[in-house]
Amino acid sequence: MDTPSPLGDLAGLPFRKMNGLGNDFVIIDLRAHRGVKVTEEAAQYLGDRNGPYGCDQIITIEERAGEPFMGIWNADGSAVGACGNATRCVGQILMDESGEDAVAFMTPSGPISAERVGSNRVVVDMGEPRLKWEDIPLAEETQDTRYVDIKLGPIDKPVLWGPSAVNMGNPHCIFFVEDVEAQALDRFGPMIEHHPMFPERANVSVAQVKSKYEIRLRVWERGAGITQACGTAACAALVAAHRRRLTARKASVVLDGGTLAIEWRESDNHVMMAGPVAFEYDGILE
Ligand SMILES: N[C@H](CCC[C@H](N)C(=O)O)C(=O)O
Repeated sequence: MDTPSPLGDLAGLPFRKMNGLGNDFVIIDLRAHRGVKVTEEAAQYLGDRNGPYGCDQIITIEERAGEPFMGIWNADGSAVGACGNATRCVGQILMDESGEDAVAFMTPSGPISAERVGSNRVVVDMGEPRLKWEDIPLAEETQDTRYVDIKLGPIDKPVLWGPSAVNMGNPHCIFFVEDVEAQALDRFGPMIEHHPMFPERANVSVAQVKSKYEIRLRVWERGAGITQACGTAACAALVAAHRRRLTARKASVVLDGGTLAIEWRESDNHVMMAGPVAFEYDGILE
């Protein structure tokens, strides 16, 4: 008897492979397949770079309450609330379908709006940052989330102590350092991701402030490891840097895979993220 496919009900469905600055996604349109679910096993199989697919996140386009909804899973199979780079890709798919240059859709952490700002370039309103300790969430009451008191054993010296915490629909811990290249992020990223201070784990960034208008950022993503880019981390780092008066409200965030333009708007407290989207290929899940 054939062993059942880890894809479950997803087997046979078309998918689109896209990326945002190299942060890559398997995107599956489930709007015509109500009731089909992404299981943890299917997400892990699709995220596995030693398997036939491989990606940082698995993304669905669904319809809920008559409007588009974007589902998000990390490569480790965990379902999460936000994914900035994928939001630009989903926005582009929906705008290409409608022929419009703007679109709104829902995500697990709230509504998102996207606008085309040139060919293969999209700006997304990522909403308001959550800055209270209980909204990150942190395990201990912390009056000032600009400086989280994480007690750690020996760790790489260049790390400037007291990381900031910001939630952009997902939890972020940002260490400000003198040299991002000098950090063994592959070693202390997982330590912080799984640190007891973060009951829902955390995405972990090292940020080097190059000027009031530029941040160099590297990211260990919760559930995916080091990625080429992380849109919500870029938003979180800009918010954290401005809160510590290290940058203006608008800056370029330079990730391994390229640059995002981030603005924490004073007028409505929303964080705007502009960047490229890239189509890779279409395929069938089998
Ligand atoms: N790893 C993240 C989800 C993907 C975020 C990232 N790919 C982005 O572009 O924001 C988390 O567990 O919250």
